[in-house]
Amino acid sequence: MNDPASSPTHNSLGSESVGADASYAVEVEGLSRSFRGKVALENVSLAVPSGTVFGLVGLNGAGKTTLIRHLIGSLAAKQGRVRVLGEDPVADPEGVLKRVGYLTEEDSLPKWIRVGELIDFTRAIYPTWDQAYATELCDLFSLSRSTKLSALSKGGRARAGLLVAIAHRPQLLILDEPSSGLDPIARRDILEAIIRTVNDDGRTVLFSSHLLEEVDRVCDHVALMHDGQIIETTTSNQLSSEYIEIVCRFERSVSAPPSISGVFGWQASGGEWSAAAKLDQFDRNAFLSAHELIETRPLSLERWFSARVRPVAVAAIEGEPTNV
Ligand SMILES: Nc1ncnc2c1ncn2[C@@H]1O[C@H](COP(=O)(O)OP(=O)(O)OP(=O)(O)O)[C@@H](O)[C@H]1O
Repeated sequence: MNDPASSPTHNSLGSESVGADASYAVEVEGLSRSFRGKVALENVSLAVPSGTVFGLVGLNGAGKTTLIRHLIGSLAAKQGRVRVLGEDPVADPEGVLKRVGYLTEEDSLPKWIRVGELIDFTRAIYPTWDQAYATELCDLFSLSRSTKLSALSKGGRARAGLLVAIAHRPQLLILDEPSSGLDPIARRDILEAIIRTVNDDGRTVLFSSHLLEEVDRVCDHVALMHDGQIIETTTSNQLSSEYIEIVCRFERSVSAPPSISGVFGWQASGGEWSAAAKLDQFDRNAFLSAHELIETRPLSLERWFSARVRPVAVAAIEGEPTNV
């Protein structure tokens, strides 16, 4: 776990200025992108500190894959600036990609190829390929060199993709929704072990996922994307030291959630209401004088996420409380 005090990724990272610096594996500044007039990325700035496991979370269509496609050079920055391991991935694709491992959610490997051929083909591309590690991963993933990818399950192909993404021991491993093809056992036992192994070596992992529980377990930094923007970046330390979840009860007659300093993301559950609160802005005494506080508890990543992206359920407040 990184010390947030020494980390450059404080909240509202979007406004942080970045320069080419080896202490960041990824630097993005002012990146915008539209497809046929529809905004996919809007003025995105992001700095991923080297040696971290950095989670990128967001709802479907938030812009995660579009951002990642700029990092691997499959999209050129039309507006803004992108540096990966200090280099421009479009100007120097070879220099960047030989040091990067990438696994996408798409089941895109050629199905006619055998596992051994895939390994040999990929090995030829990467000067840092570690054949002993590749053999170890084959065993770990229960992959046989002679098996055709078409004969593997989707999860099997995802494991093959993971193998060739990491056997050259990349300085930066980018995983875009890697779990979608993996079964729960592979997710928990294999993916998490790989992420930790890569990171223990001092390498950086950028991990995009819908599965907040998974992100919570493996990531020490998290950026939240919403509608093409990075709306907040936090660390697990910051989440536990700077936020709480408050649980309270209101009269049924309230027509809108009260506006309380530092409190956001009201949700109803079983007659009780909960919200996230930023501790340095939360006036606990004022709150206690007006509301029946049931409890405060640590704010989970999932609750932080939903509090940031979900609108307040006013309709639910006016009537019978419901799960929102
Ligand atoms: N090649 C493209 N052409 C047109 N629109 C695109 C293209 N790529 C992305 N978009 C649009 O850009 C927006 C962001 O998409 P993106 O795939 O980056 O989101 P995401 O956060 O990765 O979503 P998901 O989690 O569903 O993969 C969406 O509205 C998407 O429809």
